[in-house]
Amino acid sequence: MTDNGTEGRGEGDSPETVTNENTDPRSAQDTLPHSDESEDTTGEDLDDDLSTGQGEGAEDASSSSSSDQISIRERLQSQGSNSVFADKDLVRPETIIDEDRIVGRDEQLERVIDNLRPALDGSGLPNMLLNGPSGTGKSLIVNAVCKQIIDLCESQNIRFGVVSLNCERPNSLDQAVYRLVRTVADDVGVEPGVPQTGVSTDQKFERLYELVDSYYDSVIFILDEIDLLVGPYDDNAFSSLLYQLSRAESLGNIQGSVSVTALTNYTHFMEDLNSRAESSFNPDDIFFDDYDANQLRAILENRRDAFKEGALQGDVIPLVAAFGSQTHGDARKAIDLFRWSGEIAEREGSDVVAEDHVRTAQEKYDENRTLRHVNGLATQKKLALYATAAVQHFADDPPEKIPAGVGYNVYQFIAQSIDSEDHNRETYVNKVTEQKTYGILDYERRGRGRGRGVHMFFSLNEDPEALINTVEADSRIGSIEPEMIQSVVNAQLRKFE
Ligand SMILES: Nc1ncnc2c1ncn2[C@@H]1O[C@H](COP(=O)(O)OP(=O)(O)OP(=O)(O)O)[C@@H](O)[C@H]1O
Repeated sequence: MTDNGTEGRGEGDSPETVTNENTDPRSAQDTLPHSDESEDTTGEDLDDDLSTGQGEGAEDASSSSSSDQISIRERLQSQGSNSVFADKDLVRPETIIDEDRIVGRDEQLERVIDNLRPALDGSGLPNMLLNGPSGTGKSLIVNAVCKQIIDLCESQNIRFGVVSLNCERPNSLDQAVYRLVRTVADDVGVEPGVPQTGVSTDQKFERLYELVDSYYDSVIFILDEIDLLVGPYDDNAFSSLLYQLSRAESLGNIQGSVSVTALTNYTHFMEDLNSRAESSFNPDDIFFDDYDANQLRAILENRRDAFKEGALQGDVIPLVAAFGSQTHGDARKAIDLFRWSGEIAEREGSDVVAEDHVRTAQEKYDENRTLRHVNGLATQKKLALYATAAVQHFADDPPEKIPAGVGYNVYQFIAQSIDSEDHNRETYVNKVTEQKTYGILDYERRGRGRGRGVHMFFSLNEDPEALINTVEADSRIGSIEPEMIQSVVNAQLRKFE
């Protein structure tokens, strides 16, 4: 039924397993048909803690410790027999579903098919940018097409390589290239041939090209969450990676055809590319828009058989779809909620999933949403959001709405204090306004009276203190004295008045 050949990421966490770590609920797959990573964090479900055997008596996990205590074995067995699930993999976002379960997306599917068809006759492959909010099917569509191309190529003795990288993981260009080397090496069953440290990034690129050239006739690099590839001293590591990979074919570093396909949620991504990358990357831009409640409903209906027959009460799917469409029509969220609802039902010993289980799952999701989202942001976005929240948090007289100009000056001060590159005002504003998609804030432009121009203002939908604490816990910003930030905020607000 399903090809669950990919690893997971943090997104599969059940609501109770979310911690103050980077558990941004986004998904991707590494190389098809297998993965290259070992740090698998997915699949932690609500019932996992029942089987860990922690605490007293854990060492004697296979037998009953006393007559009135239910053994771990019995609990495991009873959990299985009570399960509301028939095929739980179908409601894990990382599972690559069969194409007959894909709902809509005909236009995007067509474009990706047209672009990758040349792999079948060895002609040139274009670069692509798959752009759209989280959970709108970008990974699903490109991987579904690649899966078919791999099969077709195999039958014609053509070697088509699918080399995927989730750019959220590596912390530098160097690490990203090393991971690509490792992914190809694993796929073709050879040693990476370069050490992780001690050699230059150029040497790693050379090894990557050598492997690709030796083992593939054509290749697609799928770079998921491309905008998150930033290094500690290089906010533009994503540009460097796109620049190098997209030139590899024309420079003759790779003889076969190459498609560099980048996936991002960030609508202004191309504006952040440096000019070198912009001129060499040049992708076919394919947009993935939000799902509405009806589409989410259809997506869930197509996975109804994840549950045992009769285990879903009538209102469950419409309610999960309605919750899923509340933010921005994220299919991953809807699928997570669907699974969590089932897990909550199981926990309560119920053999049917009811509306109440869905509501409990949604409450737990909301509790952790902001934390997960902010933790998963790239450093520069965190910085921009932090500076904006700081205006409200540190002001002696907090403004109802945060003037973008004030936020930008605070942003510059913070970036310089921690030796981070500071971007221009437009980029700061873009990074902050993007957070509207995730419900973190709203913005508006309004005049300040005659002759005083039109200004952009932000209003936070989240507690500024919670945002500040989350970013501080996860970055160098925490090292700046709060009094310093406070005095900059108040001085800038006075200047604005
Ligand atoms: N049109 C669809 N039909 C069926 N399932 C879908 C559809 N779109 C998305 N899904 C499911 O939703 C989940 C998230 O999709 P996917 O990983 O492709 O999103 P994405 O746009 O790549 O998100 P992100 O940008 O966060 O990585 C997956 O489990 C996928 O199978």
